[in-house]
Amino acid sequence: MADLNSLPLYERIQRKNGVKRAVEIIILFLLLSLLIYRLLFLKEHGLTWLLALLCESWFTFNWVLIINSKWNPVEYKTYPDNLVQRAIELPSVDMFVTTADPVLEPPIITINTVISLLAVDYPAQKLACYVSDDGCSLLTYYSLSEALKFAKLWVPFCKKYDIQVRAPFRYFSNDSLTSSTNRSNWEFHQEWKRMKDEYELLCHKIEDAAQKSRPCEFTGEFAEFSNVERKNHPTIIKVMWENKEGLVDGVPHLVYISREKQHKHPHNSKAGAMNVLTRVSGLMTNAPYMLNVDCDMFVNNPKVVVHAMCPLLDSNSEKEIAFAQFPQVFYDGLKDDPYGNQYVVLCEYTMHGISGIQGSLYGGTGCFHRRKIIYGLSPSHTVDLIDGKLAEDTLPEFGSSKELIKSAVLALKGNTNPSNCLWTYIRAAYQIASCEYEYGTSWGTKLGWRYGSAAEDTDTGLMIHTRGWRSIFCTLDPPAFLGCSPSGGPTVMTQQKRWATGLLEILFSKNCPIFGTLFGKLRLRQSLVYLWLIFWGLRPVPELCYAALPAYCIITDSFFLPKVHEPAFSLLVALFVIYNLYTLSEYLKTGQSIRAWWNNQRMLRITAMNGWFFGFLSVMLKFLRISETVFEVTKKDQSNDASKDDDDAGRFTFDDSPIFVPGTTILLLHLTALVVSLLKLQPLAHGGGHGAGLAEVLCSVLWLLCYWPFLKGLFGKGKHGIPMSTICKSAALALLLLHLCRKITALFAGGMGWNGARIGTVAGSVPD
Ligand SMILES: O=c1ccn([C@@H]2O[C@H](COP(=O)(O)OP(=O)(O)O[C@H]3O[C@H](CO)[C@@H](O)[C@H](O)[C@H]3O)[C@@H](O)[C@H]2O)c(=O)[nH]1
Ligand SMILES: [Mn+2]
Repeated sequence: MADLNSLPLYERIQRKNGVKRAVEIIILFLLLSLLIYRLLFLKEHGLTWLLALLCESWFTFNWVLIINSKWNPVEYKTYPDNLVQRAIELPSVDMFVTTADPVLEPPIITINTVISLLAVDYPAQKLACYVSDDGCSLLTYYSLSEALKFAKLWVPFCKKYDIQVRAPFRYFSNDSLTSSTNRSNWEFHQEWKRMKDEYELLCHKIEDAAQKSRPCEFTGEFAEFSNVERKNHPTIIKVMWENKEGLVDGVPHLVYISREKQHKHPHNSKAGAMNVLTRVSGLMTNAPYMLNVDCDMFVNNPKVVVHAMCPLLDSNSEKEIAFAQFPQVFYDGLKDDPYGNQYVVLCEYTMHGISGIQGSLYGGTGCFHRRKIIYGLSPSHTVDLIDGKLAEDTLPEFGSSKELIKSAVLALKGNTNPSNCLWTYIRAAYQIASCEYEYGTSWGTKLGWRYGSAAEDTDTGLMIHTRGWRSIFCTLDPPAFLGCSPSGGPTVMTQQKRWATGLLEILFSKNCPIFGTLFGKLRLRQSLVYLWLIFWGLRPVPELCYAALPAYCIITDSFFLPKVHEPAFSLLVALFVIYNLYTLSEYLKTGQSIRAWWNNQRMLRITAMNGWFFGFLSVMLKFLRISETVFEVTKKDQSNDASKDDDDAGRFTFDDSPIFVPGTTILLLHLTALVVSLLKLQPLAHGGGHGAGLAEVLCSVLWLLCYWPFLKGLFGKGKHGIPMSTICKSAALALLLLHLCRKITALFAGGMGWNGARIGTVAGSVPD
């Protein structure tokens, strides 16, 4: 027995990265040399030089933050078989799915996620699935109720034949029959066919319902949905299915929740939905662990729950580890990642690096939390504390529901009594899902998901790390969850804008990671990781300045980069070459193409100057109290193979949103600059300039290559073209900037120049 107990549940493996570190340090050294060079000659140059120095200082600082994040990569291996060997009893897990809009998030996607959760390989009597619908949509509820019928056939089928992919849309889209190990089994064939027919029927029903203005009659269980408005409606909670007999192989409980909404009460977007899910599940099943996924993240590895339990159930981890996060991996990604949002390299190097510090950031989906930590527990709170003082102190913060407080006491003490009669708590559940319940409580501040940022995931993870908890990043093969990454310029930019907004909201709040280190238990290096992430939101400022520099210099016939014959020029070239080879090697090592590398480098520029810039603006407007920030839900595309092979699939698309104005303006400026340089016009030069050199022109060409999708967009039609209104606005802005250039040159006429290269952040070569 003693031997069995020593079997590890998980292992932490330090990765070797000596060569990588060496290259990172060389790049840092080159960056610092460049800064010194700038400082030495600052006096001889003017404003441009100073601006370049400031931008490059920022890039260097950012580089230090990046090195910090990647320095100690760590991997976790989990051994679920040892859980069985050690006869460790598996705990209950409550699984949450959030959906908010039946149009942007088609119910067929949501129900596939739900079905895949209901079918995981885990004792069914220990699972409950809660779906939060912020859209209060009859269509979503109707689809769920149909999906439940299907699940009752599907779950036994998956378990019987050990099906690997349990989201039916994915399972049937692959060659699942011929690739199955059961293919020679006649019975399997029959059942497979039946499942396929049933699934198709389900899809038809949902499609039909979606076509109609009213998916079904408002009678029976659907009656509550008559006369509801999305943003103004009473709570609707439906216990759709109870696994009453507690069958190990049955279908887990399924509960639908649409929390109350009223115009006058803020709903706090996803964080608000998560807190209602936490409370209602606390009443009904009160599982000690909670898994949350976005509506588009289906379970791709049916063993995920047991894997997650390995690090969480380890005897030491109780006092240390708050949550286990699985990476966001995407299915049906477009070839060569044209939108730069598959994040393969980020996950492989940065996320594993962060894993070696205080632990993975919370990514908002695919994460297993301990309930008691979501209820505000710190590592230092011992059981006695919970029994006595802590309980008395914190319980009023849970609000006025006695039932909830009772369940919270149990959860904090670590003993829960999963109930098999969910209906018992329905009254109390309606109370705690109401708009007014949270007033005067600590929900959204100390308890649950934190409010105030559109990146509630980062914010909540930060709160947990600041209390001193660690976390774990688990990668599985096949990946634990798969989701869809947005495609199309407008959707991608909107998502990035929200992230930048949310991150800046954290930076400018009292939850800023710097305070977390000074006054809390956030480790210094972890704090730097958070800063690296949060600074995405500030990056558009240096990024835009630096992009404008070469164009400005060419037009005014000044310079901001060293001349070819100067020794500093080789410094720049070295930096440029080494940095790009370094990033390229990361893409090649993770099995991606050169084209994917280039697309990612390019998208970084485009995202920073458009999406993040608007995020930056929206936070500024919030501070000036001109407008509030909003959580705009990302549109989920229903992928199909036809669109994947489509040549146009990866082509950048536009709409008339002002979000594309900054990028178009920069593009027009560079086009002007290159024309000026070709025709040797230099209209704004006052004769005193030192002459723009080759470096500035190359830089400008590089920008043009990065903005190739925009350049094509100038001439494109329909969604592939930049709308005329955007072009006009950008042209006006570009003219205004040119006018400003003239003013500035006039002011500083004589000795000035601007210098610096797209070091550290610009890619080179391979045009689109
Ligand atoms: O008022 C709202 C808004 C959103 N959601 C849900 O929140 C999830 C995430 O929203 P989505 O638009 O898909 O955002 P993404 O950009 O894809 O999400 C990333 O970024 C978010 C933070 O900005 C995190 O919450 C997510 O987990 C993370 O995947 C979805 O399930 C939505 O249904 C709600 O429940 N209520
Ligand atoms: Mn998403």
